[in-house]
Amino acid sequence: MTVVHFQDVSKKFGRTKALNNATFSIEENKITGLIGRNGAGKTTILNIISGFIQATSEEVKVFSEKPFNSLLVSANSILVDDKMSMPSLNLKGILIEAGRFYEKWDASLAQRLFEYFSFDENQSHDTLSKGKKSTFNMIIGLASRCPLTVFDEPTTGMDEAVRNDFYRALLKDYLAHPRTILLSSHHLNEMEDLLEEVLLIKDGETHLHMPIEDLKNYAIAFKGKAELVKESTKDQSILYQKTHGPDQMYIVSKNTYSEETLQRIKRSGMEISNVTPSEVCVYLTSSSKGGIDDVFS
Ligand SMILES: Nc1ncnc2c1ncn2[C@@H]1O[C@H](COP(=O)(O)OP(=O)(O)OP(=O)(O)O)[C@@H](O)[C@H]1O
Repeated sequence: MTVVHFQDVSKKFGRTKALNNATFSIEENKITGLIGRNGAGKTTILNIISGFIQATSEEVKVFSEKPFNSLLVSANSILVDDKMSMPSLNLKGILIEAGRFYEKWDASLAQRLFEYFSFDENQSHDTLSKGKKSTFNMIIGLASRCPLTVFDEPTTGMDEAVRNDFYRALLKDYLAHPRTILLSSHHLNEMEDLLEEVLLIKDGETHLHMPIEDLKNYAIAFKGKAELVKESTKDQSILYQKTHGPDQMYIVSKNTYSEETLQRIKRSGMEISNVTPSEVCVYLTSSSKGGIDDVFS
């Protein structure tokens, strides 16, 4: 079943075009990573899906309904972000309220996570540190067990150990209770083992949407004598290239090579290496303005 469907969705904020004909579908019970540079349009997409804002021109369906002001969507989804509005209660009170609101709330899981992360029942939400706030919000997101669970930059401020715990808790709970999870992040490298699909957004458009396993084979890197590297990658779609010394080159190209061709290239003396999904996304969304070094040259 399709849970989220976007067809040519655009969103303008005044003169700023945040989304430009974004088109994609997300199927039920998958974990999808929403990846993109700063300002690409990720938060805008998540806010539209959650029914918090309306697209300027749209064909948006969530659970087959237009999400804006939809009771069905708000009852079946949660958006976890750093702007989550919490009732003015202490943390214990918030957990109790969340238990009343979310039909599938797992109070025992919430309590166990609450204790594991050493929260104080009497503390108020707005006095939590940045990382602790993200951790508490994550507990609400996991324990709510909403059929559509949306996390916008959930690990903001979390230290590395907590981030790892978060990914592990998310995976364990998802495996035990499959649901549709959408997760925006800048840390694709940390989430590779968690995700089933990657949705890459560039300048408000859907740039790529594919299983993470396919993304692992999307590109390939060649390093060696410049003329050989260029010859091996001619007619290919080049994602990135860099010269090394006077006659050495490193080129990342789309991987359309057969195993036989790669073996032949290797025998000619070139180094061939894999390109991680995270690197692919960086190359595909890199700025056309050159690198940061150019600013200082
Ligand atoms: N309320 C708003 N008013 C005006 N412009 C906005 C508003 N919300 C978003 N934008 C603009 O829309 C574009 C997309 O923003 P969005 O927050 O969706 O990007 P993002 O991919 O989530 O970025 P980041 O990774 O930095 O959080 C940006 O140019 C942003 O400045």
